[in-house]
Amino acid sequence: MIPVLDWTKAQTDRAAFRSQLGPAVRETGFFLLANPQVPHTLRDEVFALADTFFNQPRAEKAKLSILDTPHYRGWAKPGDESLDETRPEVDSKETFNIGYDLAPDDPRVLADEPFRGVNRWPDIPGFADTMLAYYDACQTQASALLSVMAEDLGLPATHFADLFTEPLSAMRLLHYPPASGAANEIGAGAHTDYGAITLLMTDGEPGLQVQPRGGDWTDVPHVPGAYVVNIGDCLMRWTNDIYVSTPHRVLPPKRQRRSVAFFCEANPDARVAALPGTGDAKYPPIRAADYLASRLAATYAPKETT
Ligand SMILES: O=C(O)CCC(=O)C(=O)O
Ligand SMILES: [Fe+2]
Repeated sequence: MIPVLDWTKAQTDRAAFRSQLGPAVRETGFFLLANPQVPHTLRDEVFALADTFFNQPRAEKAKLSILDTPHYRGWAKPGDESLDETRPEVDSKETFNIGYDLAPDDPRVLADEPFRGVNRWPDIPGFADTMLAYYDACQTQASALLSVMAEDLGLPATHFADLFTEPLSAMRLLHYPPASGAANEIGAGAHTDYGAITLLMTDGEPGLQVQPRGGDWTDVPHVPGAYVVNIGDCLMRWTNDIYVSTPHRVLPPKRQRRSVAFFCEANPDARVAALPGTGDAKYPPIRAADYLASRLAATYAPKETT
């Protein structure tokens, strides 16, 4: 149902890897990527530091509340963010968001450009360095996947290379408390991702489900060490709907659940317009930053109920 692709094959037999990737991104929009190039040790360190962060007292985490800045960085407590805009329930998860890292005196930060803020860090030794190393490693992995996708679309492998150099990409640590048993509880509401591609690692606790077009909600299997990779709405639009972004959600888990998502996004000024060879454009061109802004505004809009 959800295909498993082996990244080592992309090195040894790129054409074979590409021929598996093509149907996966067109039909399911989700696949598992076994043997990714992001080192295991780094992934383990990210999970360990995420635990250290989330285990802190609430008051400590609240010092870094995502609601205090316009740049979507920091801690979102349960209820701050709801991924399903159509339902009254809020998500039970808490998250910590990290963006493209810039110095406080960077001209883009001083000019207050959208999404160009400084990262906010907890007082935990090694936290910032490890998270930024992971961010870079995921961006490199995602860009390598995008180059295979470009070929799959009949474009040069380098087609996207210059468009993901100072990206809007964000990484997010997620922590889901065990199910409380409350009616209509949801870990993360049904949604599609906003960006180009998402790389997700989880701790193996079940809960993630996808809803392929015309199909029922289906559990995403856990393959230890593999990433769950999915297409986001921006790449779907860019490919003129040839690639599909697929709704997914997280049910309240039995035990606490942890995951780390890396949302690969283009540079703010990247022009998202139907790629050559994809037919008559279904959507007008848009800057990647404008597209993202329109999607995020709805996610953080307060809901009436709690
Ligand atoms: O935690 C997960 O497994 C998925 C999270 C997710 O879909 C998201 O944050 O967009
Ligand atoms: Fe998602």
